[in-house]
Parts: sequence; structure tokens; C-alpha cells
Amino acid sequence: MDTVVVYESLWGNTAAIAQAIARGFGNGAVALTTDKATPSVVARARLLIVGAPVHAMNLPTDASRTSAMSKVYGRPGLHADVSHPSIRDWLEAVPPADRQFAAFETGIRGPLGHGAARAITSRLTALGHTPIEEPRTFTVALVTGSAEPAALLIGGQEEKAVQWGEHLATVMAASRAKDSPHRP
Ligand SMILES: Cc1cc2nc3c(=O)[nH]c(=O)nc-3n(C[C@H](O)[C@H](O)[C@H](O)COP(=O)(O)O)c2cc1C
Repeated sequence: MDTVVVYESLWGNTAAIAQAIARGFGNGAVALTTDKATPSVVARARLLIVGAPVHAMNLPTDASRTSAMSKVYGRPGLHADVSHPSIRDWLEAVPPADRQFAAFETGIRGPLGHGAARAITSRLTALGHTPIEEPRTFTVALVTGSAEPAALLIGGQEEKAVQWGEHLATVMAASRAKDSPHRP
């Protein structure tokens, strides 16, 4: 697994974006929950694409995840999934290395601040990893009439995520070509 998309997602919206990015990237890229993206999986990856929902203008915390369990953003029936470790905890276990990465987040459009992707970027950069792109935000609505996972995503966001994945694949291909230039 050369490219791994790792995500946290309580209602499935960030998960849908992560899967769309992996689809767009192609080349065997996979989207994994934090517990599947073990240190040995990370060690084999050349590119990490890491995403989380914005909670209180930052990465989710234990407290915000607990408070999310009592929130209903759609019709009753879809409960916050806190069965996987948070990205915040997952980042604590990422070994230092010089690996390339890109960060993304899902958040509400409007005046609320977005800081989850920025926090991912700070942490990975501090560990020696190199960002290949600016952090990207994908937008959700505050409420939905549906109890389906990913129902909060506003129209066109999954398509944008596929395009971003394609773009990241292009950036990586250019980086590889630079690392091993063809010598006649
Ligand atoms: C406790 C809590 C705090 C939130 N704070 C913010 C915020 O500061 N800014 C924002 O844009 N969205 C905020 N949101 C909305 C989340 O970003 C939204 O629920 C998330 O993108 C849905 O993704 P998921 O289905 O993958 O969990 C908050 C949500 C919760 C539950």
C-alpha cells in the first residue's frame, strides 16, 4: 500500500470523502480507519492522506466525540460512531520519518473556524513529514433530512474529492519522476 488515506468519521461524511480521494488517486490507494492504519501499514506507505471532521475549530477530542454522541444532525437512527480511535490519538503513534502527506477536513460552510487539517499538518510536519499540498476542506450541511451516512455532504463534494485524489496522484508522479530522472 503505497498511498494510504486515513480518516476519522463519526457520521460517515469524512469516510465518504476519504473513499472518494482514494478512488480518484487510483494506483491501489486505500482508505482506512485509524485502527486499520497500523504503524506497520504506515511504515510501508510513501504518501499519507489524513482527514478528520472539524470539532470546535480543531481536531475532535475525547470530549467533543462524547458530546457528538448526543447530537442528532439528521433523522434519528444514525448514531455517531466512536468505535475507532481519533485522528488526534492516531497522530500520537505515527513514527517520525520523512514521508509525504496531504491533510483534509470536513466542516460546515460559514463563519465557524476550520482547524482540523491545519492541526494534522502541524503534527505531521513536526514529525518530519512533508506536505505536498495545502490542507483541503470539504463542506457539510448542518442538518440533513436523511439518516444515511454521508448525507450531510453538500452537492458535488465527493466529486471534488475524486478530483483532489487525481490531482495528488499527478503531484506524486511528478515527484517520483524528479527523484529518479530518466538517464539516456
Ligand atoms: C462537537 C462538534 C463540534 C463541531 N465544531 C465544528 C466547527 O468548529 N467548525 C465546523 O466547521 N464544523 C464543526 N462541526 C461539524 C462537523 O465538522 C461535522 O459534524 C463533520 O464534518 C461531519 O463529519 P463526519 O460525519 O465524518 O463525522 C462540529 C461537530 C460537532 C459534533
